[in-house]
Amino acid sequence: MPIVEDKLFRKIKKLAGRAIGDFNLIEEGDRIAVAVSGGKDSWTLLHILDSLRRRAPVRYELVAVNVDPGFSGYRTDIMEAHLKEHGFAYHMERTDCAAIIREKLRPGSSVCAFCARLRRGALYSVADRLGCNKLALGHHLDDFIETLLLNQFFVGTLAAMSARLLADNGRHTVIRPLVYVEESDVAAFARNNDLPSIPCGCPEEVRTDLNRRRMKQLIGQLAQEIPHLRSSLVGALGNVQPRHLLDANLKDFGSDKPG
Ligand SMILES: Nc1ncnc2c1ncn2[C@@H]1O[C@H](COP(=O)(O)OP(=O)(O)OP(=O)(O)O)[C@@H](O)[C@H]1O
Repeated sequence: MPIVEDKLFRKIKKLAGRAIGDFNLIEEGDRIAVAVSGGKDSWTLLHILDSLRRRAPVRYELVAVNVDPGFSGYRTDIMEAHLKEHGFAYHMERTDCAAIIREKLRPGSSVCAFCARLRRGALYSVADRLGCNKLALGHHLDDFIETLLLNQFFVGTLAAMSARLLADNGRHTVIRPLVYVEESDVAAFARNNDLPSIPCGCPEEVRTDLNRRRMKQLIGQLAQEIPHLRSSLVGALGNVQPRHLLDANLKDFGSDKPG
């Protein structure tokens, strides 16, 4: 089924285009590995980047990349059928993350966080093999602000995610073009276009990320009273005032007396 190029599609495309411009996410000659999980966010990302590419002033290539962690029941066949149907270049990487998790996970630590770390390593290595200089992830505006609150509530740091970040290995640039797109729009886009929703097959999936769900609920409740809450929170990430914070690395707390 072709993607419906309606008002919502144009809205998401415009917001992704704005993020690409604001944070210099895509440059001439880029070869971008688009990480697709089979969920709504990364499907949306892939379709939007593909549509933007057709009329972009710069030339860039996309390769959809999936990492199969190896949990039974992960329907990568459905994913492949969708990628083929839409004519995407793609690569499916089968890994043994599930076995590593079973063997190495420390009691009490999060399966999702451990899995995400292993997956990220696999994505970098596939990106290298495919000659991709960038890795695009499907995080959207709500992911950014939930992370911002999670870090403040549970970690004690003022941080969220970056829309563009050079990976620790110094070789890949991670980009997040959906930073300005709200989850509700992504969900509606996926619904309208019947994008397949493929769970990763992990038996722990439903039980994890409880705190993130609490942040999502909290933001949802507050947004009923404060309609611009989401855009204000994401706006705050781009409007930092170090003079009004307490970080001695950002501000000199020495004497103000002259001499
Ligand atoms: N198995 C995977 N293979 C490739 N990329 C993945 C995989 N799982 C997650 N990703 C990438 O990491 C991003 C964030 O992953 P997360 O697990 O938080 O998924 P999510 O927010 O539910 O997104 P989605 O709806 O795309 O699954 C995804 O949007 C996708 O780009």
